[in-house]
Amino acid sequence: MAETEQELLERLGGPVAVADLVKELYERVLADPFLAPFFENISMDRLQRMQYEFLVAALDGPVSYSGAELTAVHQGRGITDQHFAKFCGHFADALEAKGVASTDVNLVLSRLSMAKDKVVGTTNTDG
Ligand code: HEM
Repeated sequence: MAETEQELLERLGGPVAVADLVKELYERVLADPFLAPFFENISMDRLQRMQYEFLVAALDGPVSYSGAELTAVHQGRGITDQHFAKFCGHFADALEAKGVASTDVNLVLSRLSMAKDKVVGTTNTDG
């Protein structure tokens, strides 16, 4: 299992490719009117650096995540299931645009889905 993850990160092109991917992801997110408002007045430099660390660490790579706890970062922002799904859709598109195989796209997305409960608010959705 750990070996499979290591191979996955390698297949993606290693940490350097992840940095590139993160850049591509947020270009897509910021170009999406449904998601862009969340990122107004946010330091995108820091966010992309932290997202890079988070992802490499989540893929069992040689980087430790030094950012804030994900629940604390996202709670109270009104992020819904739909926002999360759209964000993941952009992630999948960014991976595909880099030529990542669809089986690997799915593996990465299943890793990301583990963070869903921390990102999507439970107290301030529509109801
Ligand atoms: C699997 C999905 C996601 C992951 C892994 C993730 C991860 C992260 C990370 C690592 C940070 C940086 C924390 C830090 O600066 O210490 C961050 C910040 C942020 N995220 Fe997410 N995120 C996800 C989805 C989303 C979604 C769907 C939204 C909104 C639609 C969102 C909005 C934000 C915002 C606004 C910040 C900046 C907070 C600030 O600097 O004050 N995130 N996220």
